[in-house]
Amino acid sequence: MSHRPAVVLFDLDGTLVDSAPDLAQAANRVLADHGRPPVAYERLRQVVSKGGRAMLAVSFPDLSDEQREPLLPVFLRFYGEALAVHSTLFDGVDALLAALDARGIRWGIVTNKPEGLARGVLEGFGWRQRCAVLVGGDTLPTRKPDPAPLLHACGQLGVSPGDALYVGDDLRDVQAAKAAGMPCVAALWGYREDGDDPLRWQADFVAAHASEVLEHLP
Ligand SMILES: O=C(O)COP(=O)(O)O
Ligand SMILES: [Mg+2]
Repeated sequence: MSHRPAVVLFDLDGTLVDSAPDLAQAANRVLADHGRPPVAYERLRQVVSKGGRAMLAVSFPDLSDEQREPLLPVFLRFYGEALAVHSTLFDGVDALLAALDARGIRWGIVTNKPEGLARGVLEGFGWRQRCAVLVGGDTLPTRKPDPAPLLHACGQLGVSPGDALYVGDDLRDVQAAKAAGMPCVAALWGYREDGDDPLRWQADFVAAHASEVLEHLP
């Protein structure tokens, strides 16, 4: 492969961490609070990378966006109380990060998850010393698909976007990378709904397994 990134930036949910079990539990706690039955885990899982609002839309389809908005802080609070309990790393992620560390390639996280919650997850996985930069959905005024969070991460690390690689599992990850002028990998192991087709997102590369990301490294 021709691209030789100096740093690798990762999306969090659906790319590094299979956080769906803990996020689905938080959504179902909000439902229980409203005397409603739980929503099927597989359905909630499909929209995890689309964010908390998407999970609430699936959970409360009869409410308007406006009516659902007050549920978001409740959902995030429940999630914050148990955010690295049932979450696991996707297959090959541990080895991928170890390979980056071994090669001296810095890596970081650019997620739409609020920064404080993302920090809790990364600390839960013991990455505090290893993760070179963390940009969350509320770190800046804008978030993915806006390129600003990726550009901010590059600024923190002192590299140009063209010398980084972004790995994400959602269309907005690819859109953000393209707008930032950063090569990107669409992670096929992440979350998606039936109509989503990552092969049509025009990512520079696609990877079916985390180990394939190594093919794009020196
Ligand atoms: O919380 C979200 O909006 C999804 O998080 P992600 O950007 O790490 O996939
Ligand atoms: Mg994601």
